[in-house]
Amino acid sequence: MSKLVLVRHGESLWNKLNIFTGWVDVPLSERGVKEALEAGELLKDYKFDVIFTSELVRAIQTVMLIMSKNSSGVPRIIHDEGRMKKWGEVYGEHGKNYIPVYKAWQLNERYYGKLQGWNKNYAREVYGEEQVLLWRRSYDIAPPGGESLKDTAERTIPYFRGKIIPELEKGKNVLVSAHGNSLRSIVMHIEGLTKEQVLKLNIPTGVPLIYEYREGKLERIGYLTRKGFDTDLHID
Ligand SMILES: O=C(O)[C@@H](CO)OP(=O)(O)O
Repeated sequence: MSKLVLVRHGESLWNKLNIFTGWVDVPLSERGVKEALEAGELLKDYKFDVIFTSELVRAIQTVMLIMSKNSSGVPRIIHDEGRMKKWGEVYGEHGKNYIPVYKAWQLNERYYGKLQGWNKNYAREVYGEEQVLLWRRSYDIAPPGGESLKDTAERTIPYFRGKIIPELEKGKNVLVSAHGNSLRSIVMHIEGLTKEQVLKLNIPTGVPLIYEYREGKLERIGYLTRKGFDTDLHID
């Protein structure tokens, strides 16, 4: 039996300022750093064999802060090409003693198009509360020039099935660091949520969501909190 741990990055500087972020590459806020360290503390005895992160710095920071508390091994970013790949090779015994970290644009946040950089309250004033809620949480309504959750799922799910599930099948424990909406699309897929349910699904920042992979199926264990497992997905 292997484990899948999904984590949404800690609060970013733009989460804090209530600004649509999408693919804008902004870092964690101080609170986000604390959230990531706290997630690391809760996961400190988990053994990870492979790590996947989006290419955005807030997800990479989160996973590295988590791993700074973890004793499974040293995380090492695997680069695909060019000098980064060649000159990053490891020789000798430490060539084996690391946890590979794969960065994938497919796990990036939903592309928010023309809304990137807009304050969410300002967007509500201009377009109305209901329209903005549909852009943020509906399944198939895309924000202007951006991706709907369905569009996001068209890149996250093939990656999840093609790269992440095979690791679980090999019996590996997997950590995935990604974003509010890219994770909503993955959780929708795992849990078989309807469009109506996903509208109400909000994944909290920095709280690990744990699954166990058994006989081809992912079984939810729950959110790992300081008080133990919260088995509810909180679709309210
Ligand atoms: O700004 C964003 O990119 C996302 C995630 O933080 O926002 P929302 O929660 O509105 O989808």
